[in-house]
Amino acid sequence: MLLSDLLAGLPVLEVSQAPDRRIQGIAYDSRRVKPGFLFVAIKGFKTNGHLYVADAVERGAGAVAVQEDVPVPEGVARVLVADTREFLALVAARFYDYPARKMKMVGVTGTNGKTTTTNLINAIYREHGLKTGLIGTIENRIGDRVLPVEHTTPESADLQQLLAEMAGEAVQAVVMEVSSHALVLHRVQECEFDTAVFTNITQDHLDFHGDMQEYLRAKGLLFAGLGREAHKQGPKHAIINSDDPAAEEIIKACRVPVITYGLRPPAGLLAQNVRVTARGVSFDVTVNGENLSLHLRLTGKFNVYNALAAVAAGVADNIPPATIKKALEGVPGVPGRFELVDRGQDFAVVVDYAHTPDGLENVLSTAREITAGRLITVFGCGGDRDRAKRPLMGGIAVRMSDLAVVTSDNPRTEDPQQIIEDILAGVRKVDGANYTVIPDRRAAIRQAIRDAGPGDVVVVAGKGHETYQIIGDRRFHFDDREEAAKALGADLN
Ligand SMILES: CC(=O)N[C@H]1[C@@H](OP(=O)(O)OP(=O)(O)OC[C@H]2O[C@@H](n3ccc(=O)[nH]c3=O)[C@H](O)[C@@H]2O)O[C@H](CO)[C@@H](O)[C@@H]1O[C@H](C)C(=O)N[C@@H](C)C(=O)N[C@H](CCC(=O)O)C(=O)O
Ligand SMILES: Nc1ncnc2c1ncn2[C@@H]1O[C@H](COP(=O)(O)OP(=O)(O)OP(=O)(O)O)[C@@H](O)[C@H]1O
Ligand SMILES: N[C@H](CCC[C@H](N)C(=O)O)C(=O)O
Ligand SMILES: [Mg+2]
Repeated sequence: MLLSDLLAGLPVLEVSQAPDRRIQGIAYDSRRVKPGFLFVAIKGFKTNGHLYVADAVERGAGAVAVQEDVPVPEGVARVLVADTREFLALVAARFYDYPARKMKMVGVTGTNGKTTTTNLINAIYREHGLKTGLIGTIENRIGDRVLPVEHTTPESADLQQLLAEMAGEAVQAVVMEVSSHALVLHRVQECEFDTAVFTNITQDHLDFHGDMQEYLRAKGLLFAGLGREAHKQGPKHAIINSDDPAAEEIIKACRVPVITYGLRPPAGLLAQNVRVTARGVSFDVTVNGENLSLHLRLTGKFNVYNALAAVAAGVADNIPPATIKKALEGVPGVPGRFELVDRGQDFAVVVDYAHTPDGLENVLSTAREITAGRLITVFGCGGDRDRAKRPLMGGIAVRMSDLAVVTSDNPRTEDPQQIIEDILAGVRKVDGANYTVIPDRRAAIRQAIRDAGPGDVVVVAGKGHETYQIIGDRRFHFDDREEAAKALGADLN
C-alpha cells in the first residue's frame, strides 16, 4: 500500500517532503523492521522507541512515525502524529483493511473470569456452527488451530494482523479478552466490538492504573466505545454483571442495549438453585420465558457468573437455548482453572490461576465447600506487579486455609524474599495464622502434598496454565500440574 493511501484520513500532523513509497509492513519494535516497513516509535514505560529510529532506518524502514522531533535521514519519510500509540492502532487497522469490520467482535473485560468466559462464549458460537477466533491469556485460536500468545490482549499492530489472518480464514466471530492495559494503551482501538462483557472489578494492577477509580475508568472505555464506530450492521450489546458494585457506573457509560446477569435481583438473567460440588456447578436461569437447567463441569460459584455471561452473549445473538445448554455442558474445563490433579490419592489437589485477592478468595471458598479435612494453600505473588495486593492475598490465604505455604510466583526482577515479606505483612495480622514459608515453589508443592491426608484439599494457586517460572529476566520451565503429579507419584511410590 502506498504511504499516501495509508495515511489518507488519519490524524497526521505533518509528513516530511519525501517521495511516496510502498509500505510493506508495520513495526513498533525496531528489531522487527524489514525493508520498506513503517516504523512507529512509541514512548514506553521502560525505554523510548524514538531512540531506535536510527536502528529502524538501518534495517530498511521506508517511513517512521514519531511524536517527538527526531531527525530522520533524507529519503526516509517522517510522519509526525500527536500520539504514536494510538496512531499505531489506526494505521495498522488501515494497513490490514479493517478486519474487525468483517467479523462479529466480542470483547470480555473484568479483573477475573475473562479467560473462562471467552472460552464459554467460544463454545456456544462453535456449537451454533460459526467458525471462531479466540484471543486471550492461554492461547489464540483460529478454528482448531492454536497460536502462541505473548499478552492477554496483543499489541494493536499484532492484533490487527491476527484479525486479518482470521478474516482471511473465514472466521465469522472473534471472542477476545480485553485487558485494562489494552484499553488504556489503545491496543483495541478499531476493534469495533458488537458485544462487550463486564465480569467484575476488584483490586489488581494498581501498579499500572494508580487507583481503583482509574482502573474502573479503564474498564469503562470498552463500554463507552461500544456502538461509536458503526461501520458494520447488526445489533450491539453490553453484558454486565449487575451484582458487581461497579455495574451502575459501567451501565451509565453504555449507549447500547444492556443485558444484566447475576445471582441477585435486578439481574435480567438471574441464576437460581445454585448447587456447587467438586465436579461442577448446576443452576437454573430463565431465558426468553423458558427455564434452562444447566449442569456445568466447571466448579465454583464464580463460574455461575462466567456461564451467565456466556448465556447472555448467546441470547444477544438469538442462539437457541438448547444450543447454549449443549455447548456449556460440553466444556470439560479450562486449563489451569480449578484443574484437578488426580493420581488416585485420597485427597484433592487443585491447580488454579487465582492471582488476585478476589480470585484467591473465590477459589478458596469453593475449595472449602468440597473439603472434608484440611485446606492447604500454596501460593505466592508475581514480581514487578501490583505490590498492594500481596498483604491482602496473604491475609486471605491464612484466614481461609488451615495451612498456607507461602512461596514464589514469577519473582521477575524482584527479590523473592522481599515479595514474601510483603505477603507476610498481611499474614501476621491474622491471629493464629498457620503458615510456613518455602521460597522454592517445587519444594513448597512437595511439602504441601506430603502434609496432606485423607479428605484434605491442596490448592496450588497463581500459575494455573503457566508452564514457566520467571526469575530475573529468564524463564524456566515450570508447571504446577506436572510438579503436583510428580510429588504425588513420589508420595505414592
Ligand atoms: C505496561 C505494558 O503493558 N507495557 C507494554 C508496553 O511496553 P512499553 O511501552 O513500556 O515499552 P518499552 O519497553 O518502554 O519500549 C518502548 C518502545 O520501544 C520499542 N523498542 C525497544 C527496544 C528496541 O531495541 N527497539 C524498539 O523499537 C519497543 O518495542 C516499544 O514499542 O508495550 C510493549 C510492546 O507492546 C509491551 O511488550 C509491554 O508489555 C509488558 C511486557 C507487560 O508485561 N505487559 C503486561 C503488564 C500486560 O500487558 N498485561 C495485560 C494483562 C493483564 C491482566 O489483565 O491480567 C495483557 O494484556 O497481557
Ligand atoms: N467470575 C469470576 N469471579 C471471580 N473470580 C473468578 C471468576 N472467574 C474465575 N475466577 C478466578 O480467577 C482465576 C482466573 O480466571 P480467568 O483466567 O478466567 O480470569 P482472567 O480474567 O482471564 O485472568 P487474567 O487477567 O490473568 O487473564 C480463576 O482461576 C479463578 O480462581
Ligand atoms: N495477567 C496477570 C497474570 C499474573 C499471573 C501470576 N502468575 C504472576 O505472574 O503474577 C499479570 O500479568 O499480572
Ligand atoms: Mg485471562
